[in-house]
Amino acid sequence: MTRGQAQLRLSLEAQGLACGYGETALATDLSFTVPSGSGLLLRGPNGAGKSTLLLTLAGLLQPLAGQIALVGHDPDDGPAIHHCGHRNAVRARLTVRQTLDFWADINGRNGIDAAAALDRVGLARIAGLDAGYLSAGQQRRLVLARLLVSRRPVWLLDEPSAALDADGQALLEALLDAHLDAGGIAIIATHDAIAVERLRTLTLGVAA
Ligand SMILES: Nc1ncnc2c1ncn2[C@@H]1O[C@H](COP(=O)(O)OP(=O)(O)OP(=O)(O)O)[C@@H](O)[C@H]1O
Repeated sequence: MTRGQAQLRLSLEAQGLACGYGETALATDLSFTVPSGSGLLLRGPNGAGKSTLLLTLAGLLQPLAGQIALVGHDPDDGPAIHHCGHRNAVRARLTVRQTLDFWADINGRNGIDAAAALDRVGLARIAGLDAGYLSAGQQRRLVLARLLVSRRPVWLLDEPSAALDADGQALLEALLDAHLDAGGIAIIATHDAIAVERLRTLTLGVAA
């Protein structure tokens, strides 16, 4: 990016959005505006469409109706969105460090360096371990490190706190706070409490 996130003035906007699969709409008539420095917690029962909405916002699924816009984003600044699904995208035979380098090579290295990111998420000591040996919570921490090595203003996170211990939960909240402070946007599908101010709640209904 050519501009620091502190100067970002973005707005993620959905208008009349419907998302789902084929003929099946899961969430309909969604309209919201999420400006820089704020976010949404997506809530609702299993199957309500939270992950589907994240995939749609990420551009990985076509909306069934409506529009999505990231207002204020200059395409010359590079990709704007990190989408972290509920799976960890960890290859068993790559080490922790190699996994992070793999993601940094794909997504760009405009954030903090990989060693610092592993230190920040508490994985520096096991950087040389095959990622397949990580515990569930450690894998989640490795996903958080991805967010740090490649700076992008919009974080779409699916169950980021799943399997995190209390320290990991506090780490996630601190990273989110810093991201919002820097003008970022976060949209988070979760069943957990996430103690970060500036996150509004959007509750999706039960799937038909
Ligand atoms: N590719 C697909 N084709 C058809 N239906 C799908 C597809 N992927 C997911 N679904 C269905 O869409 C519905 C919503 O799934 P989604 O994962 O978005 O829910 P969710 O709100 O994130 O649930 P959870 O709280 O369990 O994570 C589910 O009933 C699921 O089976």
